[in-house]
Amino acid sequence: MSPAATTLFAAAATVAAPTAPFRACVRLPLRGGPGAPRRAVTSMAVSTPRSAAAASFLERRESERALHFVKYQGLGNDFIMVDNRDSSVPKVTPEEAAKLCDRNFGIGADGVIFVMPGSNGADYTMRIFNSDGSEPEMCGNGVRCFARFIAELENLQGTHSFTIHTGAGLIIPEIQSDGQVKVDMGEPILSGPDIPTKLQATKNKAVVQAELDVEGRPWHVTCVSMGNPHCVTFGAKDLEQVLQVDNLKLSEIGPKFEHHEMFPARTNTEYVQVLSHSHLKMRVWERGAGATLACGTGACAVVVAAVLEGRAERKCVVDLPGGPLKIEWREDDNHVYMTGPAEAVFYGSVAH
Ligand SMILES: N[C@@H](CCC[C@H](N)C(=O)O)C(=O)O
Repeated sequence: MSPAATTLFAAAATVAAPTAPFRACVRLPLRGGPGAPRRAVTSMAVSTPRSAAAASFLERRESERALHFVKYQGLGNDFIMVDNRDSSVPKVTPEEAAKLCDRNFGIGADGVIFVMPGSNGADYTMRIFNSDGSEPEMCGNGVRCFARFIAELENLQGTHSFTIHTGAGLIIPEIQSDGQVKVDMGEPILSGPDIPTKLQATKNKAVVQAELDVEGRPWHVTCVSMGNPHCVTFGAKDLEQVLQVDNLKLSEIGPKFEHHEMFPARTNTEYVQVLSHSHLKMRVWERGAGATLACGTGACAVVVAAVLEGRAERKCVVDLPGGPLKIEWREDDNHVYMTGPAEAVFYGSVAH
């Protein structure tokens, strides 16, 4: 990206219906950072139907020296989706991704996701950078957005299933007739060193209700990897009542778990309240992204942890700040299945 080409722009913003995506028209520095000059939104028109915005994106994507993207969200966990099907090298660097994700000086997102050519026999490959530029192995909400983005790029209607190679292995999303995406998230990993955590196993080689000292306060945690590491807690050891997740000061406590010495690759942390045996409520502090409105791999890890701790059944609804996900940890194949929404919210271009 040349220094002269450091603005993000598109021609006009269009909105058709409350749920329809729009094309944003903004100019802002990509490389310049907080100190660089900013320019305001230049125009906005309301009326073009959603299909026109999508068609325009698809037509223009090869025509300019610009990086075209679609912003998608899954329960408010939002991603800049990049059509990277022509190359196995991501079109933006981790540093550029961090700038694009900045909510004040960039587009604003929890991560950047690249749709890449298939590898290891899969139809596609998914790579993702967190909003801090780090690269996780997997993203549950992201993979639902990925499936819907492929359907848009390939002009597919109705139900479809894809195989996707990720850092967590093969993931299989299926677009359902109602537009929701059901994802086979594979098997949870429970062995401490593989998660990874330095906490000792407590139950059948798994780290279940282990004690984690967080600045002098002992918490009970269960560790699960869904390809990426998760630390699930239903509360501190000294907590007399059920954890009230709405009362948590997430931005204070979250980073202490994320960077705890017991998690050599850092960790995502889920704070969970049991509403019933099949209904859980959680808040999440994500590795590399902080507090987000939802985390798909996190919701899967929460159900696995709740089952291991004897708190819930294998099929649960998990309420996240951005909405509910349906999660099932099946006994027959040991796979976790996640079902939830994903939608395009706007189209844009960044000079490249
Ligand atoms: N929001 C995602 C998880 C994204 C990756 C995570 N921050 C990590 O570093 O592991 C999800 O929906 O799973």
